[in-house]
Amino acid sequence: MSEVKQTAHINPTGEIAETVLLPGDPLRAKFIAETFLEDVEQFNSVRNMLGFTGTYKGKKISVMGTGMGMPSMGIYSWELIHIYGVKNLIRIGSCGALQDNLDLYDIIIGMGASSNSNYVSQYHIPGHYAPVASYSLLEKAKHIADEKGYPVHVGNILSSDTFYSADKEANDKWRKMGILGIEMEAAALYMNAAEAGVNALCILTVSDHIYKQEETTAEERQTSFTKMMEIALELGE
Ligand SMILES: O=P(O)(O)O[C@H]1O[C@H](CO)[C@@H](O)[C@H]1O
Ligand SMILES: O=c1cc[nH]c(=O)[nH]1
Repeated sequence: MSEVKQTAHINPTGEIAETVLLPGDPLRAKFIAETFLEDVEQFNSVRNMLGFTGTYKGKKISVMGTGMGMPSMGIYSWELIHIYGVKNLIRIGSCGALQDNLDLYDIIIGMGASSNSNYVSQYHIPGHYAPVASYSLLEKAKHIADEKGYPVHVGNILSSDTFYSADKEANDKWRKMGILGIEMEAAALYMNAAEAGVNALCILTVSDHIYKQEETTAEERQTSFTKMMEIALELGE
């Protein structure tokens, strides 16, 4: 490869596609590459934040871990967009469900990403910005899910700065506002994408239910959320 720019976090040893799937867990990225992609090349290993490019049904697509939390998502999505020209960024994550009509392994599409984070303050918006998904990606994802017969819940999610919160009433308040589930990165992704004028979407699988006290194992979070992965893979250009 000629003149490939390196950053502090991504040293590409291969091509990065215009559409990138972004699980928080780099081992979930490896699982997707090994399970679903053909002609796979690993393009990143800096900090073990594994990134791969291959083809899915003949279309080029990449998948790369982002780590946990908004600062980490902020770094990787910014570099993918501004340094490597990525146009479609699709987070595929796990989440804790807040609503009674949700169960383990249900799929949620984050139409909006509410947040308790201060990430938005960097933009000096004169008001309260509502981070939202790209409508074109959202519509396409819903259509793909319907065609596959995979039920999805579409709505508002919470991107939280904390996994273990000292505020024991916070979940009740977000639940009352209809928030479907809690994760930790989508709002930063939606904001970075909006500022850059590119497309972003967050698809989640329920890994635990905060009110039903049910949860999946670490291994299940790495390898068993395949319906969400299939929907995201179909979004390749
Ligand atoms: O499964 P991932 O994509 O990492 O997503 C969720 O899981 C992590 C917390 O366990 C956070 O990153 C949260 O957003
Ligand atoms: O961020 C997350 C992810 C999974 N489950 C949670 O409760 N929170």
